[in-house]
Amino acid sequence: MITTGLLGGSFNPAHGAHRSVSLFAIDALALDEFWWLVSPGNPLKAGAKDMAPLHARLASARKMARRSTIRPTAIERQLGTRYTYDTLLKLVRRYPKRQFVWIMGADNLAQFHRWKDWRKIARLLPIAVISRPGYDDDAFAAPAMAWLRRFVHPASQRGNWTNWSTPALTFLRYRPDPRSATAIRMARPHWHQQYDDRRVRDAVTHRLIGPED
Ligand SMILES: Nc1ncnc2c1ncn2[C@@H]1O[C@H](COP(=O)(O)OP(=O)(O)OP(=O)(O)O)[C@@H](O)[C@H]1O
Ligand SMILES: O=C(O)c1ccc[n+]([C@@H]2O[C@H](COP(=O)([O-])O)[C@@H](O)[C@H]2O)c1
Repeated sequence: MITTGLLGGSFNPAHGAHRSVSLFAIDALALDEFWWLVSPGNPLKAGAKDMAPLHARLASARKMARRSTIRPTAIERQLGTRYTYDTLLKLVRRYPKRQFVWIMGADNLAQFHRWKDWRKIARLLPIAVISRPGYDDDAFAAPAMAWLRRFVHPASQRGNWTNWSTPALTFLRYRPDPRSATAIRMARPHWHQQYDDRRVRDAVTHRLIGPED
């Protein structure tokens, strides 16, 4: 089995914390691969005016992942999915030789109960939640935790995650990293203009290909 971490996100734009939490998760869970799923559109952010086009967000992810083993993808565009459960179901079926783990920051756990089929997501694959400054208390008290709490594995057992039966959830403590895409957009609202060149757009669009086995 190829152990593969999945980090879904808007990446609007990708930033250093995406990279550092990913490298941390690769190490903490001894992952063979790590894919970023750059979302065509987070269902809970539909209509967000400051959402840059997918090609710009994917280009920023490629830049941020340079010289690392992280593989930025627009696999949801390929699969025609938008909801995470639909994506994960297709990935699990399409890649039977892979063992996936869903990675998310504590802010996502706080909202997890609003995701479509979130219990089914937890039944499909293990979940690792990475601490994020300002969100850890909310995550522990998250509505979804009322159900997920009984499936929590202590971080000390994380080396054994491939043997966990699902649902399974673990918390990965990480040095607080305050970086966020919101802060970047506030400082540089036009960050995506650097990717507006037609050649860049076409190059990225033509490479909207997910990892292949
Ligand atoms: N500083 C961070 N610490 C821990 N996890 C993070 C951090 N930044 C992003 N993540 C996680 O990375 C994934 C993708 O995040 P996303 O693309 O939404 O970035 P963001 O900085 O949270 O964006 P925004 O500020 O626009 O909400 C999510 O699971 C998120 O929790
Ligand atoms: O499936 C859902 O209902 C759902 C609702 C909200 C967010 N998500 C996913 O959560 C991931 C993080 O999104 P974001 O915008 O916070 O970076 C990304 O992969 C989204 O597609 C998924």
